Amino acid sequence: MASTAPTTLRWGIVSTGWIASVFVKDLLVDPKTRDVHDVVHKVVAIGSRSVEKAQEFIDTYAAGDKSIKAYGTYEGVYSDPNVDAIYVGTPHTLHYINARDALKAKKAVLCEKPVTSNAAELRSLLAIAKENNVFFMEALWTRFQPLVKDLKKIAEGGSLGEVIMMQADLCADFGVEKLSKSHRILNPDLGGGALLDLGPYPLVWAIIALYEHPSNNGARPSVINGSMIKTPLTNVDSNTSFTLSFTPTSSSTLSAQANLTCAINVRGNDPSVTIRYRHGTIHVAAPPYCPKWFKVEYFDDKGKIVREEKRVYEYVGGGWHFQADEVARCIRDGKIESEGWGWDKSLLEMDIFDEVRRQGGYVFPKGVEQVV
Ligand SMILES: NC(=O)C1=CN([C@@H]2O[C@H](COP(=O)(O)OP(=O)(O)OC[C@H]3O[C@@H](n4cnc5c(N)ncnc54)[C@H](OP(=O)(O)O)[C@@H]3O)[C@@H](O)[C@H]2O)C=CC1
Ligand SMILES: O=C1OC[C@@H](O)[C@H](O)[C@H]1O
Repeated sequence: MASTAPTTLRWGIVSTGWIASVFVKDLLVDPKTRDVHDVVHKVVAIGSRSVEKAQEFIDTYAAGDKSIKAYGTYEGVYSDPNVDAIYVGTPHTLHYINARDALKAKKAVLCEKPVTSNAAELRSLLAIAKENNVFFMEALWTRFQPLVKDLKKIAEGGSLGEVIMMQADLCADFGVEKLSKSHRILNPDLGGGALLDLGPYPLVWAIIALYEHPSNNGARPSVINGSMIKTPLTNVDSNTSFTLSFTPTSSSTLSAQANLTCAINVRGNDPSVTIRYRHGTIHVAAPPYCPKWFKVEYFDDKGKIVREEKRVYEYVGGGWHFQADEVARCIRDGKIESEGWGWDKSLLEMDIFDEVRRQGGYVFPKGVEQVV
């Protein structure tokens, strides 16, 4: 039987920090190890503000592969004719400018979370992607973990009844007392604080469990309540809690609430996500960005657990490659938007973050937001 050759996606990487390093390591993992046979990835260019750093990155993470080009500017990557897709791994508040410039060069873009500093910047980027007919996606990698597909099948299959409440938490102890104030987690010029860095993960679970639930029919939450505590170090949020209430509309029957928390100065919970249905509960392991197991408890009429099921997941690599496979398939199929993490979800995220920052009094320093 004739086999079809896999589609190769050629990546250009913008920045050489921590996330760029783990993403590239994952791109270099053989997709067959995760039972992917239709797409493969090739790293062809690394862009940094320093060409020496770009070369050092290639030497360290790609075994000095001579076929990878090192650029001392990000523009070099945008204009490289061998690059199909650009991965933006700079700090939050630079995402807009980097993604905008890549899209204007007609390159597909996978942009780190949070996709932009605010919703206005994102709306501008989406208009540019549309105008240039190029693919754009926020790197919300969790949504593409194999666990999510299975969890959704159970959650939406009906055996657990309606979804009522959920909690999701991502706390991480960055040791802020000892951290430099210029570090991206504390620096307001780089969008520091818990909400923008950690908030996407509790939120992605609310989007998976509630927003995407068939009974919600794509409705947005009717009420968003947010509360922030700021660190006196730099006045960015150290702890943030936000609640989303989904209430029935003319086209949706969902009546459910998500309680979401994040903090930069305390360690997280395990399990980190609890989704509560009329007839059972789903618990998702920590960390919520790449959980390796989930557990389902089924209740009888009195709330007693009558059955439990646990599913465990293992794969080679860090888990960032699943989103890369999605990008490759979308581009191969001529799409400019992913169905799994579409533009509507990034827009909902940024609208919620704008509102939580408004309620919490988190204002970016002047000049940080490129579009207001
Ligand atoms: N999906 C995930 O699991 C994760 C996502 N992230 C996201 O990735 C982004 C980057 O985080 P992370 O890799 O931890 O950050 P790092 O500080 O480790 O790296 C950021 C890189 O961006 C480049 N850069 C360009 N301008 C600046 C600037 N003014 N200040 C600092 N760096 C700059 C630098 O590369 P160069 O000098 O080569 O140009 C730097 O190495 C964030 O938006 C974060 O939310 C982070 C961690 C995990
Ligand atoms: O995306 C992320 O996931 C893990 C966190 O520790 C990190 O700060 C964040 O950017």
